[in-house]
Amino acid sequence: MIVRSHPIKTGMPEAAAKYQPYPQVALPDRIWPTKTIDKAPIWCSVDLRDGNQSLVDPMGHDRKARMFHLLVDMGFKEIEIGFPSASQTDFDFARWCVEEGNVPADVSLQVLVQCRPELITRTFEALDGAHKPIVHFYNSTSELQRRVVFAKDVAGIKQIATDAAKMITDMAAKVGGGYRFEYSPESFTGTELEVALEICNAVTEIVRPTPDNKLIINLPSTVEMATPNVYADQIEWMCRNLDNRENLIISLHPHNDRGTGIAATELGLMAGADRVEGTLFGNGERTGNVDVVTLALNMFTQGVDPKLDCSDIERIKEVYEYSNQMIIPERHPYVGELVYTAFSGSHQDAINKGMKALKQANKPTWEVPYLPIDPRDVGRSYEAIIRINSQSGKGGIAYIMQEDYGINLPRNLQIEFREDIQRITDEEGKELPSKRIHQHFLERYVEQPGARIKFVDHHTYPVGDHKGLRVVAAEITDRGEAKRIEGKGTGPIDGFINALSIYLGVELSVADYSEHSLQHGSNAAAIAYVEVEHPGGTLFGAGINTNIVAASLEAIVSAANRVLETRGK
Ligand SMILES: CC(=O)SCCNC(=O)CCNC(=O)[C@H](O)C(C)(C)COP(=O)(O)OP(=O)(O)OC[C@H]1O[C@@H](n2cnc3c(N)ncnc32)[C@H](O)[C@@H]1OP(=O)(O)O
Ligand SMILES: CC(C)C(=O)C(=O)O
Ligand SMILES: [Mg+2]
Repeated sequence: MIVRSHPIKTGMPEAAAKYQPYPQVALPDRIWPTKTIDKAPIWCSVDLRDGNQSLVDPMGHDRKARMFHLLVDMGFKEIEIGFPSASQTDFDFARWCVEEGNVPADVSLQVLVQCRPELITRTFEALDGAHKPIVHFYNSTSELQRRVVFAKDVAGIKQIATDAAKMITDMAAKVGGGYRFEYSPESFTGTELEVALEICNAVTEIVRPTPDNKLIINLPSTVEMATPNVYADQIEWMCRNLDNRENLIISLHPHNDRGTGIAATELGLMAGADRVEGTLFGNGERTGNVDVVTLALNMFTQGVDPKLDCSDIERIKEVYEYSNQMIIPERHPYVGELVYTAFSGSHQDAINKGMKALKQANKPTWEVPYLPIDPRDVGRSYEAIIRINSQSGKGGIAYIMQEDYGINLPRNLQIEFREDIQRITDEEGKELPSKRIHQHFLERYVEQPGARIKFVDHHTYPVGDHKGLRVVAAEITDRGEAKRIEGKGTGPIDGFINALSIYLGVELSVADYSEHSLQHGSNAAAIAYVEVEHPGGTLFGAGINTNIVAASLEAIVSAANRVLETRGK
């Protein structure tokens, strides 16, 4: 036993004292907890802007273009393509989208800009000729940023927003309209609600949105600072109090600093938001933007069409990894390499039974334990749903033998074979691939390379006038030497086991027998399983042959060899 000389410190009380609790929202009559999400929001991808600005090496043209095509194919109708006034790459990409991007008529390009005149002018140059683009302007409104970044009071910060709103709407009007607008009180979650409301209302008053050209008010959780219910309260409060609500689209833009971006977004939608900005698999500043694929598939699991096509999740993953030059972890919801895989025995058993029940029931609804969605709905196969290691059980092994090789092991053989596999996985301490499990089965039960007895052939003939009784004469080899053995029984199995018992001097009988075909077609092979009782217990053997009787007799020989092994013969 190790005895510590110092007591273990519990917690970190001194450091915790540096932080303040986030204030609750006074909204005792909140109604969002009573709501459910029953339709998809308007989706806006910010991969090419917020996602891009967080990368070690931001995207060049090729990486952006590939991502852009994917986003269009997935069905995004609003795509923030960059911050064109910030870099030549983003400017050129905006021009490429407008001139060569083949942007469908129902897709709006969106660009971000700060509330600074020279940047706004450049932004309009970038969008010249675009169809219904969205100019997204923002300024920080939080108490902290007002104080330490801008050194301005609320009026000063509001002025930044309203000046920009005026300039942007004037410039759009000058070129004959056709623009849409979005305003973000950036760092909204660090802004007092009354201040955010005042600034948003001031912007709305200038933009003068209409039913045909609504203003997007984006309420970002720029930094996620509190539990998701607090964000939902903030959204419901804003939805209730904003002027001209009917001509506004309320948008969420959650980040994931506390790891609850998904929950915050879902509760925000319940609280009345219409739109979500996020990125594929949640790339973005720090711990990321909210992951729109997970959001969409969460809706999907509730029977709601997410209006985003995630049916080829491997392509989405591939483009994500190429364009962002990042790897998706194995446990990432819906897409990770391991998220449809069970290694543990009881999960495998339940999945195995669930899959069988689903096939038999032939119902349109999905219900398989431990698999919240059908992997095929996102283009994944059933191949990896069960993998074998030392945590696995007989159900998982049986599933692999059935699915990968069409071998339907009888229950008692599953128990026997599992012990064998468990020995190997414990010894090796690693996953045992399906191919090796199959190989091991063939070696142990069918091919038996070093075994003493081999079956060669047999024939039967009647025993005088004894009705129903036949003699089975079989050729076998014993340690390579040809032998002819004989026994009596009601059929070939019965007679053959009698012949072997006499020849080996060991009392053998059949405790269980089953068989099934292995492939379809005229020269289909069959597999036979025989559980043989012997003085020390029972043991299984298996045989594979195009002739079912031969397969059965081979199975008996296989079991007999295993009996001999236990007796050291
Ligand atoms: C939460 C978000 O994701 S916001 C988006 C952030 N994304 C990016 O910043 C990526 C692209 N940005 C850039 O390439 C650069 O920051 C640029 C080109 C936009 C600006 O570069 P620079 O002019 O060199 O400015 P820099 O960013 O260092 O400084 C910001 C200045 O703009 C002011 N500012 C910052 N944001 C805003 C805003 N939204 N509106 C008005 N002024 C702003 C700051 O107060 C600061 O003013 P100061 O010079 O008087 O101190
Ligand atoms: C520009 C804004 C919307 C942003 O990215 C954020 O606040 O996180
Ligand atoms: Mg952001």
